[in-house]
Amino acid sequence: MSTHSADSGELLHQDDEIGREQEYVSMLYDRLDGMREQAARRLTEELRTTGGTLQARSQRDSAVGMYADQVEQFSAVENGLCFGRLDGDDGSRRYIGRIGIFDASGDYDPLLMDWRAPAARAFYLATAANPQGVRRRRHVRTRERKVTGLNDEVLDLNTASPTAHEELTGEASLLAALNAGRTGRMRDIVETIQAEQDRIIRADLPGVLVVQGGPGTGKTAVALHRAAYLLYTHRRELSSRGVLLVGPNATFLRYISQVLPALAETGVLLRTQADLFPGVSARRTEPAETAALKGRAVMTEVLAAAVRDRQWVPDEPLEIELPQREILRLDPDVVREARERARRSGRAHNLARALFDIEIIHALAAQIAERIGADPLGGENLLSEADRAEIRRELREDPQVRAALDELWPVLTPQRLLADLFASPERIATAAPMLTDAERAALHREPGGWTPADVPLLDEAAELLGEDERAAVARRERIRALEREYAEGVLEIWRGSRSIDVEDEADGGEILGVADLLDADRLSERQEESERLTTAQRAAADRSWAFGHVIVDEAQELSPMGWRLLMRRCPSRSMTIVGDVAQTGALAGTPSWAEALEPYVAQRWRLEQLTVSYRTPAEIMAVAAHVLAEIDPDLRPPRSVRSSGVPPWDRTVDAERLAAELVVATTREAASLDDGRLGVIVPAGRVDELGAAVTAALPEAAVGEQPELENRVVVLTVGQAKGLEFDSVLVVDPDRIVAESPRGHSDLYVALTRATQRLGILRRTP
Ligand SMILES: Nc1ncnc2c1ncn2[C@@H]1O[C@H](COP(=O)(O)OP(=O)(O)OP(=O)(O)O)[C@@H](O)[C@H]1O
Repeated sequence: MSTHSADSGELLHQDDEIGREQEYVSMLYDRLDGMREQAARRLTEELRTTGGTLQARSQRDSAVGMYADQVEQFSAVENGLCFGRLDGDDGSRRYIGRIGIFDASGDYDPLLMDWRAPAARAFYLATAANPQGVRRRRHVRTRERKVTGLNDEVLDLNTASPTAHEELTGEASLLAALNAGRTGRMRDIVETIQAEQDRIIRADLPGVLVVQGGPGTGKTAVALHRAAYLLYTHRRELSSRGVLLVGPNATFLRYISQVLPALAETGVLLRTQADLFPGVSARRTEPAETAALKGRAVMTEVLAAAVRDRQWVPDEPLEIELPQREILRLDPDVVREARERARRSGRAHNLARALFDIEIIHALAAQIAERIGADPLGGENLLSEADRAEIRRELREDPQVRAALDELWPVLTPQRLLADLFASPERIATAAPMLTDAERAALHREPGGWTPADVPLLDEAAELLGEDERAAVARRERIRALEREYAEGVLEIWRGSRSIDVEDEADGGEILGVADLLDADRLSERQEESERLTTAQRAAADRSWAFGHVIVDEAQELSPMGWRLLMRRCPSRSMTIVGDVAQTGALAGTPSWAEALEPYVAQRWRLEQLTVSYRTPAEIMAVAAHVLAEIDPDLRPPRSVRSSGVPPWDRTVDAERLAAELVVATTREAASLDDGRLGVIVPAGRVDELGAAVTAALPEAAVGEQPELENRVVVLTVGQAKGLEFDSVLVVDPDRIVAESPRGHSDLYVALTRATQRLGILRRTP
């Protein structure tokens, strides 16, 4: 039987009421099907048409994009399409859902209101004390297309339930969501956004907004819903420039990857810092201290000096042999003078090379002119200006001259500059006199891949060097490759839409065999002539792309060099920065928002705080609070919204029995899960050994660089667990977690606050 509760005691005939809502919800799904069919049909029509003028083609391309997006969007909102209803004092009734649906047959009345529309806001804000014209708020629970339950709140102070928390909206639905088993993928919270979160989600677009909040206060959820809200409210502005969301690691991005699609938004580019330099995949690892050093602002000086070091002045005259064995001498003073002029231009290194060339060629041409044009009678040089120009042209094309120029002022890619610098203790010594010997030694390494901390350095180098033609060609190549990928992606969507249509056929629907009409090659061909590529894809391929809005999650982990890179991607400084300075794990991470932001926006940023932890039950937060006090006695943990009734356990075992006891504890905890997930958080230095012990006993357990979070048991380090959550968490060897890093207490605080229900701590004797 369906469940139904009326928080404020209003009695309803449950099944009748559910039946009535089912009728309405079914009608909405019929409309959704109709809209999807129509979009698919129009997409098919656009694709059948070929040729035409350039303008017709470009109009067609944007129509193809629009209809493909619509098909995708209408499929994405399938689950939980409608989740709420507001009954007004005036007798009005509004249904709230993931997208807006209008009655196309009548007066275009809203049948379903998009949760982001201003008129839907009361669903999140109305309280008994401030009902905002709302008499009743109803949460409609559905599974697939079936209504399974209703939760009503009557917003009347006289009838409000004395047990209801005044500050929570939709308390019953909220608690049901919080107590539900985890799946290994973050879910959206669109049905139960709380007032303090709503204020942040709907904050104005311009400016830098910092959202500080303890573990589990919904910062990530808020950041994602804000992205969806901004794209809805400022669609025109943001769809052309795009929105970038930066997260701390690839596992985290996978964890959150389904939230925006379920909100029908696919245009946000999700990236880690490691992926923010197009063409570079930074998977190499390095010691945390080296990464911290590379994150320091002093690296801007080191790189600037490294570039200057490549603008070389020889100690002795440089000899250049021309074809007729003629030898030209390039005097160090001449080179120095040319270098100064090129530097004074203020251009980036690769762009200033042209000026340097002009100066050197002039000097060499003057030598030749001197020799062959000298008037034996001692008069003026006999060469005309045309003769001199010809000499200069020949010199510019001469391989020996070019080789000399390349040696004196080489055109460099950021990768070349950095690889050469790190590979050479001499170059490091010249570029980094301000660092200690130990720091310089830490920078030295053989070429072979990039680390995440290298990425902001590559970006800085790219700024200092400027883009030369090779880089521009590489960028165009990347965009072309993406266009092919995009074509394949669109085809996938059509295939998806076809399978839906095939199902529909059983009901007498029409088959829209789009994929039968076009194959990938034909589609690629079309894309060749097409300029269309999603904004996010274009932006990903272009280092100099300026995003319309940038959202940074776990922003406390960013180093000063990381901030520089992000600020470059967002010259408008329209940003949402979410994080918790108490959870900073990276050694070069942010100890204070003011310090991190000051260089870019001075005092011009707004701070919002989230104070309620939705994830962590009070019993677990009490344990974590002790660790928080170690980080900073002035910090207060967030208030837990609920208790689980399960006290955390804490056991110490003999050091040599740790792995065996861990296996026992993991097996026991895994058995006590219903359909939820267990996270086993271990010291980074022991993840291989302890992970192997657990997987030997529980083969379903995931472990590795990017462990599969959908497995029931996942063994991972604190770095990997950042931002994630599990029903049950085992924290193993907390002393070692603390000892492993100068920010060890913050790491332990993160580890202890990952559970939604149960926490166990397994210690070892010293
Ligand atoms: N209004 C809400 N309704 C339902 N669930 C919510 C709500 N707010 C937060 N949650 C849930 O609480 C959990 C914690 O949210 P989230 O991961 O966004 O917190 P966080 O502040 O980013 O945490 P951390 O700093 O530890 O990474 C998630 O499961 C999220 O879905």
